[in-house]
Amino acid sequence: MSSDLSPIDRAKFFAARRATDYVENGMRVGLGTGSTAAWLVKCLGEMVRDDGLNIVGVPTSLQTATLARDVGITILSLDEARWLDLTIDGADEYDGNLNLIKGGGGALLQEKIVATASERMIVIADASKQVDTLGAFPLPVEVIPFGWQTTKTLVEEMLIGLDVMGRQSTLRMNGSQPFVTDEGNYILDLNLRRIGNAQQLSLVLNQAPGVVENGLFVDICDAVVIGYSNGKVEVRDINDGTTETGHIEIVEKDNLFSDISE
Ligand SMILES: O=C(CO)[C@H](O)[C@H](O)COP(=O)(O)O
Repeated sequence: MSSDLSPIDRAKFFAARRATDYVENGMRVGLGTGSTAAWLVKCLGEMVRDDGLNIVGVPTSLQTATLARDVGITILSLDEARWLDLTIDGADEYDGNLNLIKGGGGALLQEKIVATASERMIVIADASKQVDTLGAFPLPVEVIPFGWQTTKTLVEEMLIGLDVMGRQSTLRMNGSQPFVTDEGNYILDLNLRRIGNAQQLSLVLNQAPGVVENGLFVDICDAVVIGYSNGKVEVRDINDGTTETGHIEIVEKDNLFSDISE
């Protein structure tokens, strides 16, 4: 591995590398979006190229689709694949029940559809994403552009009486223009600070006309692989309640993605 990587990137890489252990020949695999998921896609690309791994990937964004193609992974749309064996994706926050906040990269809609269509979802993350209670990370809510300011006001009003600490939302920007998702929508980032009941909040938000989806993933994630910069990896499985700790050793070789052994 390149020694230029920051500790956080090393941690993300190790999480991604460990998660490839769950990928088997013949699987249809949902490919997440973001910097941690990008490591996964690169590791899988290497396994396709060097080890003859035979998988199809279903990307959760245009960005991931481009990367997957570049590293030689055969990709299908979700409509072509229909159901997936496994999705591996990053997260902005995960709590002790493996409920998540996602959408920091703006791909929450496709990510949620793909994860829900999967037999199993595994989150890969560094330890900084772990929280006791969700909500410090602003919750992304995807809304259609038509009437977004009305939707914003409505969403803030719908939060009254719910178990959250803040109600302010901001339109996500890309320079001077609104950030536009792959589906052509906008994103409101909700500064809730603390989310007491993620399931209730998710249901309420999705009732607002104009809201397409929110970044809360409740009861979707099965396991989290947590990477540390020193090569330590921890796997927590919510279904069987196990936690497994291991270590990935680095062996110096030329290729950035071929230099890992466990
Ligand atoms: O939900 C996401 C994109 O919509 C990402 O998975 C999330 O933002 C984590 O990103 P990163 O791995 O870069 O920290």
